[in-house]
Amino acid sequence: MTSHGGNQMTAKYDYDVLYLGAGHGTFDGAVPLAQKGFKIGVVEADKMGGTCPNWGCNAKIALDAPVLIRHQQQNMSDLFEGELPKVNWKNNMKHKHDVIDALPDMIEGLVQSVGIDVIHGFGQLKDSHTVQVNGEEKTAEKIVIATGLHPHKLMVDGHELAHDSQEFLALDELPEDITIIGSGYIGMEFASIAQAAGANVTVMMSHGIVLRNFYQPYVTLIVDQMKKDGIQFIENANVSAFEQTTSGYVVKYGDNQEHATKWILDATGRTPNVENMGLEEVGVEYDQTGIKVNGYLQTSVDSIYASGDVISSSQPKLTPTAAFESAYLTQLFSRETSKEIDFPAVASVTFTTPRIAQVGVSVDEAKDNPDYRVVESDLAQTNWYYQAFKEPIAKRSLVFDQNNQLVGATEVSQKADDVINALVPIIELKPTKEQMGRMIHLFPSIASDVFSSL
Ligand SMILES: Cc1cc2nc3c(=O)[nH]c(=O)nc-3n(C[C@H](O)[C@H](O)[C@H](O)COP(=O)(O)OP(=O)(O)OC[C@H]3O[C@@H](n4cnc5c(N)ncnc54)[C@H](O)[C@@H]3O)c2cc1C
Ligand SMILES: NC(=O)c1ccc[n+]([C@@H]2O[C@H](COP(=O)([O-])OP(=O)(O)OC[C@H]3O[C@@H](n4cnc5c(N)ncnc54)[C@H](O)[C@@H]3O)[C@@H](O)[C@H]2O)c1
Repeated sequence: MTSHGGNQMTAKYDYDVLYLGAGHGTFDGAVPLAQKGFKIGVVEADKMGGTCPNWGCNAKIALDAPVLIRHQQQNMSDLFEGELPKVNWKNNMKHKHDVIDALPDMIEGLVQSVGIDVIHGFGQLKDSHTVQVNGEEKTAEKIVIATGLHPHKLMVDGHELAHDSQEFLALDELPEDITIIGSGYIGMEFASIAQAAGANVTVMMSHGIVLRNFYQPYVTLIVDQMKKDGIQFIENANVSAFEQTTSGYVVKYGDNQEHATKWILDATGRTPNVENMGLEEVGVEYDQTGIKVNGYLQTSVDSIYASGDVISSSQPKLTPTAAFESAYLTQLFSRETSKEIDFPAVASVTFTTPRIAQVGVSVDEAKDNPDYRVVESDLAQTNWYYQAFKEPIAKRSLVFDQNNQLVGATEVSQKADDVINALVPIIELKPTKEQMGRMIHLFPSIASDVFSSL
């Protein structure tokens, strides 16, 4: 077996490990590795921290925070007086800046505090141990490619008229009418945020499928709620062109149909950052799904590894996955493990209102499989705790194996993210009945509610 570990830096190399990219695929692992005495360099072409803090999770959730509260207030409207307030876009955008603008400097400070060299610039591989950045060559015993993804562009006529998620998250003014192409994570989350701040929102779908990785009967409940809120969905849109008009834009779709709008968001997916990095020249294999790696996250070149979203893999492309991979490489390089990466069940959530979240064996996998038993609850109808918050849509499906061990869970509700988080240790650590009995939770709380259902 190839040896992956060790910090045998010789005068030959500038670094033990040099990372390309400074997102979660890098810093969650690079910081502890530096603390163990490894000499580490990080090359970042844009903002420290990468997508998640600057143009992803943190930025989005700061904008979504008042949206969630507005929906909660909407659900309890008969308990309040006066009109339901809209989210004030300008103030909300300022709130987002207040929350996230300091993060890149904070992350850079953290990384430097453990002795990591940060090199700002675009890195290109020159050979299996060398990266060129800002015209200088930096060498390393091992290189980790953690360059993430960028927004996919729908290559139709007028594609340059459409905007991407990064531009949406930086809009100073909210357009009065937004058309979103794509009904995945970004399309659905941003539709919810824009609608709550008063925009007319239309979501154009390539087929009839929304959030294809989630349990469709629950996704339908979210779509129905979003339609009630005024969001329009156009199925099988087959978008063919974007055109500018005197009053805005037109999206051409279907059989010569046209949809007028003021702003177009292309949310048709994300593509690996693999271009102009010297991958072909050095022999790192990749395709349009990302960089190919083996079970040690090692690429086709022995000294080059990959981490995070840029990897071609079936794991969900999420921050916790990137952080897990990065932490695995730390263990591998410091010889704490010599085993292949072993992923636990990775939880995922879409931050619409209501949210949908899941972990482990899905309801679809379990339904026709005699090894599993699915227990579904309509919490909005039967559960006093959800009724206290007047949640109109709240359903949970728990999947048990033949030993009555919980192996999967899916929930649609405004508390779905917290519920699924509470179940992660049960699925991963499989506590005994006795151990379960010793877990005392706050009451009333979502954790005590969830545990009483197991
Ligand atoms: C709008 C949006 C919302 C999201 N919301 C969530 C969420 O709620 N929860 C969740 O878990 N995940 C979410 N994600 C996904 C999450 O952001 C990613 O999974 C995570 O950021 C991946 O980390 P990474 O380090 O692999 O890549 P990134 O964070 O993308 O970092 C890669 C870095 O590499 C740099 N880079 C690229 N090429 C080079 C080069 N040649 N040289 C030097 N640097 C280079 C880039 O500038 C970038 O900073 C969201 C993503 C988006 C776009
Ligand atoms: N809550 C979260 O964890 C979260 C939130 C946002 C983004 N993310 C991450 O970012 C990634 C990218 O998100 P995304 O929403 O861009 O991708 P996605 O893959 O979730 O969705 C892309 C959508 O575009 C649609 N599409 C593709 N071509 C189309 C066309 N020609 N016309 C109309 N629709 C078309 C697809 O059918 C799909 O619905 C996600 O996979 C996820 O890894 C995660």
